[in-house]
Amino acid sequence: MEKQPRLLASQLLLKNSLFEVSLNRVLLTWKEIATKKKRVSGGIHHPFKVAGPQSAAAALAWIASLCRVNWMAHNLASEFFFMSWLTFFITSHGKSNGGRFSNGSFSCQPGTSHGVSVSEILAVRELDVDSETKDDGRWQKMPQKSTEAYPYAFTVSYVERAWQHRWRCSDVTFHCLEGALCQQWVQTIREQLTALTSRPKHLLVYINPYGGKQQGERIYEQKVAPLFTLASISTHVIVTEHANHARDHLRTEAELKKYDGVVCVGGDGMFSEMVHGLVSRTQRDNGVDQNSPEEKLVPCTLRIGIIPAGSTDCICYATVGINDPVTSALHIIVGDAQPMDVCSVHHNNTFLRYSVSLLGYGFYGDVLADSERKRWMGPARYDFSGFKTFLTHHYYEGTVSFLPATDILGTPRDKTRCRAGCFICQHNGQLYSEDAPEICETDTDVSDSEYKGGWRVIRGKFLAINAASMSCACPRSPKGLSPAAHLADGTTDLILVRKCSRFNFLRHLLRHTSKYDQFDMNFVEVHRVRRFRFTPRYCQSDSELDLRENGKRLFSQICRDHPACSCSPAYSSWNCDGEILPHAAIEVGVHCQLIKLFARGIEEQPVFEDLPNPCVV
Ligand SMILES: Nc1ncnc2c1ncn2[C@@H]1O[C@H](COP(=O)(O)OP(=O)(O)OP(=O)(O)O)[C@@H](O)[C@H]1O
Repeated sequence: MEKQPRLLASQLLLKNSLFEVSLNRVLLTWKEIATKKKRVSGGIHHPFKVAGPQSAAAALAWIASLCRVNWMAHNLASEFFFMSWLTFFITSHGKSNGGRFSNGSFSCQPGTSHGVSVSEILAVRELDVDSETKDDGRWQKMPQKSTEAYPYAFTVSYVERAWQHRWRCSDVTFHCLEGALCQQWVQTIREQLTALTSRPKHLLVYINPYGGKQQGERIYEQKVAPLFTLASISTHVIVTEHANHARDHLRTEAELKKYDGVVCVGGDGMFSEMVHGLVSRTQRDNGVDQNSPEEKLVPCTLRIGIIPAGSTDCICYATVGINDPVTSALHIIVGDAQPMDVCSVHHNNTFLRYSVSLLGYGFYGDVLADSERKRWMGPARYDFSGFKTFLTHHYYEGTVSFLPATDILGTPRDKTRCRAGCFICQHNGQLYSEDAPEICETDTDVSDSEYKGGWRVIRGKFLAINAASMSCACPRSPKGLSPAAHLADGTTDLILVRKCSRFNFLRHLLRHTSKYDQFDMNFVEVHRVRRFRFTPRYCQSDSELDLRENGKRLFSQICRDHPACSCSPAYSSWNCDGEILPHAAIEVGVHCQLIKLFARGIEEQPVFEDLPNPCVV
């Protein structure tokens, strides 16, 4: 790392011990000065949880790894009870994390030297040492000696990494001999924070009071608002009054120029509202017609923050690694930016919906459609509908045509995973922004599998057709539908599960929870694509669509060419991020990095022994 010039360096008192405190543009470090009698008075308790004795950290890491082993063992055991995880296809699309102890990244020899990245300092403020001070969450009186000798103090609030991708706000208070020195420190740190232009200053916040356990307002007021105040972020808060309130407000009324970002407090449904509102508004403001599937959409400039307060919070899992409101608030404050691809779904040149995680036809569409009719059953409906749909074993005939993603890095069978600062997303994102190839038309007269003008066409009988724009991993399926899918590489992984026996389909489903490759089966194929279309073998009439959209069953449906049952349906529905689309024939285009989130992707968690040593940074 390039050596940064020092901005300030002083000997300051911290908890009755003298520290050499140093600041450059990148790091704030403090190192205990070795003296014969180390402590000025009284005992010292360490300001950082993760910087405790190494044995304690190692013990925690060991406990965490045990949890991980237990988790995996549980998953393997659950292979025999496959219904327990089938629900993830309709309820969750997030990523789980490894359950490993996280680094903290700023401690070398525990108890002596520490560092925090300037980009992760949240705030700095002068402290009145005569009054009571707050530290480590407990109120305590300043020790008399330090107050007398070092009567001026300032507190730095910063991000501390905890277990399982959690972030916490920690404070460290330094005491100075002179008031001028104290002010110099506060001013210099503030100047560095002001120079961080990616940090938001004004946010528009939407709270869904009915999401998840209906705790949205409480979560925001108690956990998030105080952090925004600490970081001097001003907010305009709207508590939604009905479904699509946030979407419509964003699309039409919101004065977006006044804000540096929009935040939703809720679950995946609220996030979807934000995406639809913001993307539609951006296209309208730029004169882009959303209805045309070939249209290149204009990326949104405002970032979206998610304060998780829903039932599943899968997008939060996928982009942060945990559904924790404080962690998400801190990612917003430090001004993180995670680009994300968005798929636009069309039917007959009409825009239907945007999708960021899963589009599923056949099995996954049927599970969702059935479970929606059984809402009265509560969460158990997912298990019930999953089991029922599996037994029904419907397949659907049709033609899938897709434009393979060429010249890109990465394949759906890679062992690497999309993580914070993903190189593949950066590389492919640049590739697609530079030269977006024109889409060639394909013929409709196709054989079983062939290429037409760059498009590949596959006709067949499918149990499931899935497009995973992210891995769709979650605690119930740690690998996800497509483990190597990327958040922002401009592609989606198209998974085709052809007609096979129930036993083989079960084997395929169970592989999502085991270490085996779910694509390594002769009836499963996976393609990384930029666009795709599906056309059912028989055209859906408008009246059929009307009936389905109205939620009515089509009893009069004629079984066409279906050997198993004389009344099995010819069409399934699409499961679009947990919402039902009644149209079977759709066209989907991936819009590379169309939106940005206040997140950074899931951070790799180095084992404790591999920690960087901030003393030598
Ligand atoms: N004031 C409101 N009254 C009724 N519904 C609302 C209101 N505000 C938002 N909604 C709708 O509630 C739906 C569900 O909300 P949300 O996604 O926040 O929670 P959830 O469904 O419990 O979580 P998840 O989507 O993660 O499972 C959203 O689709 C949204 O459109």
